[in-house]
Amino acid sequence: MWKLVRYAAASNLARSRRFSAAIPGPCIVHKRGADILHDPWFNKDTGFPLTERDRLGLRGLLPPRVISFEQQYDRFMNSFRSLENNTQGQPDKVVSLAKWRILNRLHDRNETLYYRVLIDNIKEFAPIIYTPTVGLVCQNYSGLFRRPRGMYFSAKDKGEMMSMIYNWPAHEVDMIVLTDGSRILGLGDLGVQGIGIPIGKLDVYVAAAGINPQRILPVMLDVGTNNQKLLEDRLYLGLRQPRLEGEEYLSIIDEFMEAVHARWPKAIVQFEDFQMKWAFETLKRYQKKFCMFNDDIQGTAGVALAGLLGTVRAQGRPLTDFVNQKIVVVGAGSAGLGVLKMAIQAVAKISGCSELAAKSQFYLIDKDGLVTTERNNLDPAAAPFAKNPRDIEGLTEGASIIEVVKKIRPHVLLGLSGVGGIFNEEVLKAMRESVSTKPAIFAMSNPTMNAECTAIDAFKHAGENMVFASGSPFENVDLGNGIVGHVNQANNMYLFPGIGLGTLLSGAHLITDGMLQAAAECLASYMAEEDILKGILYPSVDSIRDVTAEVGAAVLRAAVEEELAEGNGDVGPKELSHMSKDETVEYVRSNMWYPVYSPLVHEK
Ligand SMILES: NC(=O)C1=CN([C@@H]2O[C@H](COP(=O)(O)OP(=O)(O)OC[C@H]3O[C@@H](n4cnc5c(N)ncnc54)[C@H](O)[C@@H]3O)[C@@H](O)[C@H]2O)C=CC1
Ligand SMILES: CC(=O)C(=O)O
Ligand SMILES: [Mg+2]
Repeated sequence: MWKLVRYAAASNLARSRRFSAAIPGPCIVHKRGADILHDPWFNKDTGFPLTERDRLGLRGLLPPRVISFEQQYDRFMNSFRSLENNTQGQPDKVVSLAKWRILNRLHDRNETLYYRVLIDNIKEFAPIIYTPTVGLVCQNYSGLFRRPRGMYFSAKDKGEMMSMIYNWPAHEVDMIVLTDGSRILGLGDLGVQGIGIPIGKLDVYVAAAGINPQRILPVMLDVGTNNQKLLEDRLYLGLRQPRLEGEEYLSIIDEFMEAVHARWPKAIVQFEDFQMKWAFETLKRYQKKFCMFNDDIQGTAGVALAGLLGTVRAQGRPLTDFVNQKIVVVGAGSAGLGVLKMAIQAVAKISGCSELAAKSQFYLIDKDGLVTTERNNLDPAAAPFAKNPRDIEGLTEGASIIEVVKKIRPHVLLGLSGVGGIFNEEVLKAMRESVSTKPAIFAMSNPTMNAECTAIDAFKHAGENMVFASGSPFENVDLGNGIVGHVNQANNMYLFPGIGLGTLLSGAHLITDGMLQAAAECLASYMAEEDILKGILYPSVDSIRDVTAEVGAAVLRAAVEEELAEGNGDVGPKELSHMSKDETVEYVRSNMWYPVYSPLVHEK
């Protein structure tokens, strides 16, 4: 059923035409009768044509009338709208979870219809299957659990993973998202309940990159939890033990990575929401050995860099002026440090200076304030970004956010701290004194309640002539007189799908800094000047398939340039290297899976 269907044409056609797109090729199914109805990969519910019902032993197992895909789609959307009406006035959490449940039930029943409604309504549904609602789902996962999705490897499975990996029913897997649940969004250690994040990220992969959902695998590596509340919760579904540490921990991840590599040597593993120490350690350990990347460190860095370059253009200045921008990063975790590293590399590249010199415009603040070389027990990961007290006249070790903002008057204040509201009224008002003609505030922490400030507060206190971006979606802000304060969503969802798809199609066995940089540069140049000048730094989530095609092509071309591309399927490295830029984009686009019902053919 999951033949590759060209998306390019479909994406631009009117909805009615999309439903009557070219007849897809047949799909072989090894099941019959009720087993097909209970398999969401093959199930079409009332959409099975009569001939197919005959062929597959379905006659009598369904009501007689055949309902078209389009009618099924409309029926689902009507149910969704009714749910919206019926839950009006109820608390946000109740409404969000109700919306998640109705989508999740469809996901469990009929994947084709689920992904079609997701793709067609991605802007509306992303906040339900991804941030912020996915955070709420993770917090309540043990209670919400009905059916498993993905795979669970636990500390108790040591020595068994090589055989366990063969329990996964699909023969091929292209994309794995892996977490140990230790830092789920800004919500901390959620143990096994963090599985919601790989599931949500992979839904975005299918929707944005058209990765075939039969070839994705969400994975939870349960090594225990240090969340006391969960350990005491009798319904908690994970291991009731403290997290493994040190070599014991690493040996579990090593075993998992070896098992994956043995069964699917070309599968890409995206590390997601690991606490900082393991995020950096595992990246260092595996990036030259396996096809993997860390989304929080590397994906976030690229999205933030694209946004930071956008803020330079929004001021009407040339990109070369990036070297003069004063940027304060609040949060010295995996995300904040990843952003700093990539931004400093960009400054060094643009100015031709050393990375040491490029650091002078960047300031790093963590929970203990401004990070300087005078800090006791300075974290080695943050050390390269620590300020020498000689270079920060008027500021001292541990200076607060407000002290730093008042003194430095930065062009950009960027939060990746996970702490809701720390860009308070005083801090935001201080940004009015920024040296920039168009100051920028990035409140990138997720989910919504963990954002460093809200969009409304940012425009209210920091001024209307400001650029705003947040990690989770906020509504645009009405500034009166027909003026709109634009809200950007600075989220790694603009990059990770393209990084995955581009790597997959290139056939590269590693993901290099060059490939990641190409992804960031592609996103940075995606927006037209007139939008950027209005403070619109990123495209609408509605066009995420288009963005992903461009980013995927950029990643693929970088892999070709680095001579890492080994090709995929019938398209070898030579063909890839002969493709023009536009042809590469078209090639990537044409390999995006798109949900349509394929005729099912039974084979024993
Ligand atoms: N928008 C996006 O695409 C992404 C957003 N994030 C978000 O960024 C946040 C942080 O993620 P990680 O860096 O992985 O977490 P982390 O736990 O590794 O780091 C958090 C950092 O924030 C600092 N911090 C804590 N309290 C603070 C305070 N009161 N003032 C200043 N700094 C404080 C900590 O010292 C630490 O350095 C999370 O909320 C996550 O959801 C992460 C990745 C991507
Ligand atoms: C977006 C994301 O990856 C995070 O908040 O962790
Ligand atoms: Mg993450």
